[in-house]
Amino acid sequence: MITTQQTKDDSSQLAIDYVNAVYKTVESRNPGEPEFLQAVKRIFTSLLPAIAKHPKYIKNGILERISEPERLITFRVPWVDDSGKVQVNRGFRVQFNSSIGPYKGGTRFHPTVNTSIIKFLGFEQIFKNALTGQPIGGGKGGADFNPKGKSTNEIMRFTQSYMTELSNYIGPNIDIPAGDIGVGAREIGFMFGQYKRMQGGYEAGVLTGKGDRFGGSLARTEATGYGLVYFVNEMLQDHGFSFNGSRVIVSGAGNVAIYAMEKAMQFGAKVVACSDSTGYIYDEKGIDLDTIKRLKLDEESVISAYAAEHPGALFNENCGDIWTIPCDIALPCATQNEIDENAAKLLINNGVKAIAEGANMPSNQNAMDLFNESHILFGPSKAANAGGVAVSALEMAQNSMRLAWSFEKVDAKLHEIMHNIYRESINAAEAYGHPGNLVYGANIAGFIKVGDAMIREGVI
Ligand SMILES: NC(=O)c1ccc[n+]([C@@H]2O[C@H](COP(=O)([O-])OP(=O)(O)OC[C@H]3O[C@@H](n4cnc5c(N)ncnc54)[C@H](O)[C@@H]3O)[C@@H](O)[C@H]2O)c1
Repeated sequence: MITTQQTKDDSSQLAIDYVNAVYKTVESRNPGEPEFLQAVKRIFTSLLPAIAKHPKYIKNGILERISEPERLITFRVPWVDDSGKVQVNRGFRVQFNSSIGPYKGGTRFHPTVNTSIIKFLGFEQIFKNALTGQPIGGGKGGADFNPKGKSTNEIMRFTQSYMTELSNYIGPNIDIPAGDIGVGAREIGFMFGQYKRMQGGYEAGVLTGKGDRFGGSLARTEATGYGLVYFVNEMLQDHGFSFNGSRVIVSGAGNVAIYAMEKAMQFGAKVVACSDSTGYIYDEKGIDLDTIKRLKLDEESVISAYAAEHPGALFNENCGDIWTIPCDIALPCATQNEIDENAAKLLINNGVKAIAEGANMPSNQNAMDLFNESHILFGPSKAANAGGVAVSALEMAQNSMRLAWSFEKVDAKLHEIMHNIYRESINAAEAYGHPGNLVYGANIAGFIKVGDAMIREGVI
């Protein structure tokens, strides 16, 4: 049941009844999908003020339609490992909503991938993509494949098999996948090669996150992490704070985390801790990013190797304990639900000023409620980590024009997009009665763009 603290006049009661009725259907139609239901509940709750103000969304059945994917594809991915044994994984692609543009969203290779995870990510992506102001719909994909410990040849054979089936459903004007956890430039390169071979033509715009020698955009690698820090900078400036001289903790040590640390350091912050799935490191002198980049990007090593090279640094094998370290700014950049109620309490009691989500849905609902009650500045993933997909849309634009922009040009556009996302979210929060609440603001601002387009396009 979805509840709200807002005053219950007739229109808000109508909105509450509508949202609860639709959520009940979503719940009964999607049993055993906790992450998807968590995301739907969270977004529906924050849309109540918009539904109450604009009954057209009820009349046109927008929530019923927006919470049901346009298409969900699952498929067998057979491949042969280095010992000659046949392996089978399950591939997924959810094409959630194409009302404002072709489906767009990343690809996750991780053993935990299932329908629930893919649908939660795809659902969130609809609103995030709309927030960027770029013409892109929402999608997501992946496979329950574990790239850890696999040889490059195994990764290539798996990825080629995945693309062989996926190629039936994607295209530069249909659905444009990109990377996510476990899928970086190497995997995108293999996917692009296989797609090109099967199509018999060069369609650079079918995937984003490509290498810069074959249609990739400069600054795409850095975009999510840099964009996160640009967004947090807007939040901080609005409240008289700044990165300069602040203590920052970043969870994860992957693509998002590394470039968030880099930009935060450029803005004068001291990053004292980061983590991977094997533990976290704490370096009171400030993390040496060159070491992290070498260990994680070149050597595929584990985070404990940092402590072996930097004697002043401490390693702890419980990655969740990273939130016990006092900080001014916390940037969760690893995975979903990594900040629970206890972690949130620790952060608040230790005096954190701002939290912004580089990962998708890293804070659970209880943690978010606590941040809200304690008036901690909170940047939800949908807005804060939208820089990656925004630059992916810029990559698509460059591919269509057969042009390649400079790093500086793309970075400047990213900066402007993150500024706009912040302003749109904060303005929507104010206009719909939740001033300063970026969760409400981001969800409502994204929803209105998609909902209005769905109404104009008719019942499809
Ligand atoms: N890459 C992008 O452009 C992008 C864009 C938007 C959102 N995201 C989201 O950001 C998150 C990270 O993505 P990425 O691309 O950096 O992936 P990645 O695979 O490059 O890195 C993930 C990192 O998190 C670590 N990790 C995993 N589980 C952990 C845990 N429980 N505790 C601590 N560390 C853990 C891994 O060891 C790794 O260092 C995901 O939620 C992803 O959906 C990524």
